[in-house]
Amino acid sequence: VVGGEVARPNSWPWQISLQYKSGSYYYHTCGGTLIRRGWVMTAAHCVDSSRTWRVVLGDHDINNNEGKEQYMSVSRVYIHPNWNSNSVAGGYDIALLRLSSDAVLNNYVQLANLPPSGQVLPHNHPCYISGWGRTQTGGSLSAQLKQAYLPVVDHNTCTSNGWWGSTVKNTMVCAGGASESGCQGDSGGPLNCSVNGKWVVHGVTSFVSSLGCNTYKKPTVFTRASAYISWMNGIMG
Ligand SMILES: CC(C)c1ccc(NC(=O)[C@@H]2CCCN2C(=O)[C@H](CCCC[NH3+])NC(=O)C(F)(F)F)cc1
Repeated sequence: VVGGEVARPNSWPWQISLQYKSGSYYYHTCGGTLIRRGWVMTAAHCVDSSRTWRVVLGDHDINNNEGKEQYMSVSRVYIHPNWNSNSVAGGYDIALLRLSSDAVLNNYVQLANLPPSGQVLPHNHPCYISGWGRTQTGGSLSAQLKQAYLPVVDHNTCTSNGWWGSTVKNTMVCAGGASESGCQGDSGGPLNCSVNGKWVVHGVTSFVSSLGCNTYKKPTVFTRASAYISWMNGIMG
């Protein structure tokens, strides 16, 4: 997350850290959202490669064990069948991870609310991105979970000239301005939007400009969760 601030610990209790094993250590690579006790929603591009994954729930500082974490292994990865790893612009950048055991819900670990199928938020609707991604273009990951205010940029604006144009499809959500954005390592994490006084996860962090994370007229682009509700329900049962 470029800009914004360190989140109050566990204030986004559905945020997870997706980590892969290398040697005898695990490394943070992406975010994700706990949507059922045994299921995590993340980005397809996060799980393109076959690795040994683990999901960390209830985390704040990913470099220190603070005693609230739950470490879960992943029993199966479901990547959207239409995902094409050669083109993030094609959309379908969404995947589900089946956890090997159910999460224990508590003050640090809670399920996210998902939007109703098809719901599209209007321009400037208030949302926050959260994640452990780079804090600057080319910078390092954040040890502590960060958040940034990223109001929705409507489809008309986001697809206009000088903005993303036809790279952005209507199965995506754009959010943010020029100073705040997602960045590498935030992929797969939630776009948390306030709807009728409740937090609803409307986006899965997908891409930013290859020119830089917080690039003018290139707001962060999210997979629109409401476009994939029936696919997810079909998988989770
Ligand atoms: C033109 C379109 C196809 C296109 C749009 C944006 C990009 N962006 C990028 O490549 C930048 C630079 C590093 C990773 N990255 C990204 O945007 C990656 C997703 C890459 C998927 C493709 N392998 N996502 C993120 O960094 C983010 F923001 F979600 F945390 C690349 C191509």
